[in-house]
Amino acid sequence: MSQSIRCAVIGASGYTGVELAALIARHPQLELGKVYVSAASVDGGKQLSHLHGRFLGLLDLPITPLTDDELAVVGEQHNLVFLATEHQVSTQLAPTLLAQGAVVMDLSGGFRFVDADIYPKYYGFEHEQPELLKQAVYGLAEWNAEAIKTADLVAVPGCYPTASLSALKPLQQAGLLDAVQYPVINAVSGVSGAGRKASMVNNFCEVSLHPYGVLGHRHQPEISDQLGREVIFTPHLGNFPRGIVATITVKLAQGVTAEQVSAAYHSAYDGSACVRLYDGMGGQTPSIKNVANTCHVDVGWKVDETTGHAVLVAAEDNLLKGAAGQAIQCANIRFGLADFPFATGAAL
Ligand SMILES: NC(=O)C1=CN([C@@H]2O[C@H](COP(=O)(O)OP(=O)(O)OC[C@H]3O[C@@H](n4cnc5c(N)ncnc54)[C@H](OP(=O)(O)O)[C@@H]3O)[C@@H](O)[C@H]2O)C=CC1
Ligand SMILES: CC(=O)N[C@@H](CCC(=O)OP(=O)(O)O)C(=O)O
Repeated sequence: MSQSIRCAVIGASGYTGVELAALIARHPQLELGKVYVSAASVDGGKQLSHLHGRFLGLLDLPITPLTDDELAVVGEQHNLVFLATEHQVSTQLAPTLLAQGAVVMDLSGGFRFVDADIYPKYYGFEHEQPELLKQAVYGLAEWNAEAIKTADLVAVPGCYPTASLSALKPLQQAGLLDAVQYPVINAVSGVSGAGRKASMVNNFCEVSLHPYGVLGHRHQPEISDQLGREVIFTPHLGNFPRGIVATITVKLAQGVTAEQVSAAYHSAYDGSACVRLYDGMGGQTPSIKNVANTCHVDVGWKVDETTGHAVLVAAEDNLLKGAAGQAIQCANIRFGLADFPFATGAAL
């Protein structure tokens, strides 16, 4: 092994945290150091694989409570710290870790906007680190690699924004979208998107198939900000554990052909380890079955040249390409590592 980067995961007992720990444990150039929960967590001291039996034999290590004494040294003991914590918790932890010299990959929305005014409106708290908002780099791996290479703080995108932007950005960047009509995004997520803690949202008897956050979900400004134009975004909760499908209707600019749309996608993604294309969606459409437990985002499209509309579909695993997998992609880019463990396309 030529280089080993020692990693910590804060929030490791959660759904994205444990996926991160597993990806790090199997990565040839990353070393899994300590895994943390909050200081008073009921899970402090337990073995991580006892909480998540899927990883027995791989993650047989104790979970450390993040006490003040631990926090005082995390960023000194690790080169890279992943924050798989709630938004405001991430904003409170990141400054300390950065000051200790660690690179920080934050999976929350705590650093995804430059504009601090977004936070009271969409996240319910005042942001206390406006300087760090300017420093953070948005970690949409296929689109921001140059900036990620030198970033000390990476804001890993939300799950819905990753799916939506992966489908929309090639067309927006190539100038193929109508300038007036908003793209309309309807997306369905599995329940793990809401995290591991019990709540009415993820209660088995309450989960159905329904929209939520209509015209007010925090991912709407995130998608708009990163796309450079307004969108209409409606998330839905589905009664399955993991995965997202986003179906997006767009109006194309005058005279745009199916061939131009196809060329834009191939130009953006050919050779990419994590994006797979379903050109024209002739045989099959992207589906959760095809992406669950992988770091792929599958993108398909079909163009109606008569009406000038296109329907785009993106499918991903919300915990992997939508969170932990993309964080590892960013780590690979930041530290100049190979595409492991994604290049093989195998289930993770
Ligand atoms: N789930 C998903 O699909 C996605 C989630 N995200 C984002 O990633 C982050 C994590 O999400 P998810 O894994 O679903 O969340 P979970 O609720 O499943 O896990 C949260 C983790 O944080 C720990 N934690 C809570 N408070 C603290 C604290 N003060 N210090 C240290 N650890 C703490 C929890 O353990 P304990 O409470 O026992 O301390 C738990 O380990 C969130 O910001 C979420 O918005 C992003 C993209 C997709
Ligand atoms: C099903 C479900 O509840 N999904 C979450 C999104 C998860 C995600 O991407 O998290 P960020 O908060 O990090 O953006 C939601 O709608 O709030």
